[in-house]
Amino acid sequence: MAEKLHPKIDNGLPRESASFAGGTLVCACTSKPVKVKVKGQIAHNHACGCTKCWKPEGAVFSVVAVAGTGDVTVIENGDKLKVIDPSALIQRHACTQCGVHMHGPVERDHPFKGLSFIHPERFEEDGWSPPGFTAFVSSIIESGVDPSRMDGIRGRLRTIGLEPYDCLNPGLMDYIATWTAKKSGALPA
Ligand SMILES: N[C@@H](CCC(=O)N[C@@H](CSCO)C(=O)NCC(=O)O)C(=O)O
Ligand SMILES: [Zn+2]
Ligand SMILES: [Zn+2]
Repeated sequence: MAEKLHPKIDNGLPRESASFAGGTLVCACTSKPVKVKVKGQIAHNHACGCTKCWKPEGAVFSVVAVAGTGDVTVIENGDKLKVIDPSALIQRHACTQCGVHMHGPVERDHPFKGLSFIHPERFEEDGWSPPGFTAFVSSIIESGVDPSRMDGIRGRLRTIGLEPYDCLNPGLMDYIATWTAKKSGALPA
C-alpha cells in the first residue's frame, strides 16, 4: 500500500486558481476559532518533514508556505495564540486550545526576514498554490518514522511530484547562501 503522507497530498495535489487573492486561515477549534487573514497568493509552498512544523493528526509531513508578514493579520480570537518557541527563527504562533500553528513570522536578521510561515490547508478557500517540493525529509526519522520506510517514502514523494530534499530545495538554499555570502563580503553586496 502507498505510504500515507498528508491528507492534502495523498490523493492528488490541490489545484491553484489564478483568481485566488488570499483568504482566511481558521484553526481547528469548534468554538471561538482563531482566524488569520492572508492577502494575496502564497509562495514557496512545500511539504516539510521537520519536527517543528504543525502537522494534522496522523500526517508524516506538514504542508507549509510563506506570505509577506505585512499581508498576514490576526482577525479573530488572537488572544488564544502563543509563540511555542521564542528562541526559534520562525515565531510559530499556535492556538493554545487546538494546537494548530496559525502564523510564524521571521523577525530576526535572516534571508527570510519579513516572511511569515503559514499552513495553507487551514484556508477556508481553495485555489492556493500547491506544494512544489518536500523539505527536511530525513527529519521525519526524528519524529519516530522507521528508517526502513525512507526509500518508500522518497519514492512516493517523487511519484506525487514533490521532489524530496533533506534541507530546502536548491533555489531556496542558493538564496540563503547568496544572502550569507553578501553579508560576509564573499560576494559583492
Ligand atoms: N531536523 C530538524 C530540522 C528543523 C528545521 O531546521 N526546520 C526548518 C524548516 S521549517 C519549514 O520549512 C527551519 O527552517 N526551521 C527554522 C525554525 O524552526 O525556526 C527538526 O526536524 O527539528
Ligand atoms: Zn484553535
Ligand atoms: Zn518544517
